[in-house]
Amino acid sequence: MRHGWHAHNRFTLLPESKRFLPAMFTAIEQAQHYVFLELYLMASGTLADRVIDTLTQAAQRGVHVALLLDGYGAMGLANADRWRLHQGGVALRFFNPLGFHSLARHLSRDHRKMTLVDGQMAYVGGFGAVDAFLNAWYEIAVCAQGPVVTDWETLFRHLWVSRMTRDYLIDKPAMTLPASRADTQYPMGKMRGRAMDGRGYRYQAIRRSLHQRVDGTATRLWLCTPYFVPTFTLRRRLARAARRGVDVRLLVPGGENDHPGVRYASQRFYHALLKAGVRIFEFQPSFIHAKFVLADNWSSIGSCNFDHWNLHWNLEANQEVDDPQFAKQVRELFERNFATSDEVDAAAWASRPWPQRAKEWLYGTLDSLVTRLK
Ligand SMILES: O=P(O)(O)OC[C@H](O)CO
Repeated sequence: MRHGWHAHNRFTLLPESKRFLPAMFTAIEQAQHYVFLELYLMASGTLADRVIDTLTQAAQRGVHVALLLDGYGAMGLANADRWRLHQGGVALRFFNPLGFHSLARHLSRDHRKMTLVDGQMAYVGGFGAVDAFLNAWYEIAVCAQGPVVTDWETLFRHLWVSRMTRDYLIDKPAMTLPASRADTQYPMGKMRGRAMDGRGYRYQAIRRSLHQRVDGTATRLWLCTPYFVPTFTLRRRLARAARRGVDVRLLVPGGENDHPGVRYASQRFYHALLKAGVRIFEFQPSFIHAKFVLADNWSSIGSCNFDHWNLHWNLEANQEVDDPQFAKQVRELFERNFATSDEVDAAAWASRPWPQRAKEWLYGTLDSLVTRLK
């Protein structure tokens, strides 16, 4: 897809599920024509029940509802719930279900998260339909309105009919999606934005976009990711930016996280980054699962953890915004989160105890092995 910038959008930053979940549910409840929902994670539970009820109610009133789930990420969705969706009139498809394929094919996952309504709005973020997003994990989303919504629809429509997706009823062809109601000329606001995607090592626009921003930023580069296991080139770029005087900060999980091994693997990079002048903040209130970046007036919010794994294997999609007012909101959000984080002190880190170092080595070695999988 061509990643063109569109002017005249409106972007609403929705920090935390208490803001983005009600907004998304209301948008689906008010849908008149179609709802396209694409998720990596969906597992049976309270939130999935709410999603299923809302989608089936929309379908019952004549709205076209298409749900595209990753075949691995949705393994926790019970058969009964899949049946409820199907019976309720929701067209359900899975990206790359597990089967007799090569390892490389299994590793390619649809990690994107988007909710598209009537061609009028696109909700994009790091969310999934699992109960952790109700109140345990810290997550954010952005609501896009305006011409950029067309590109979000294009992303969804392409994958819906991809040869990598299968219908819930295996022998059934994909439901033909209704004609788009998005309008590329529709002026909703004054903000520039583009839908940015990546398809692992096959198509790396999302990686290139971040690299360009890291290299070109003049003031700050603040990056939040739950899994900070970046490539060597990204680490080198971050260090280089810090050395030339850019305010480079990382916001990463503290003790609350869902994969402690990944945290140890990421901590093995702290020493070199701290030495280069990068500031590292470990979030304390809960597990921070959000993925967002700020560089001058540019920000990017979405599915991409900017780790080696995501960039090499997954389908990813982020909303990029180039707007000073929106950047100010993102900056204030970062600042609120830095205030509830512990900053890693370089001197204290240099004298951390050996069991910590041993874990960094162990999980770092495992991470290096995993990243060599092809
Ligand atoms: O892949 P993410 O970033 O959506 O996170 C998923 C969680 O790691 C599941 O444990």
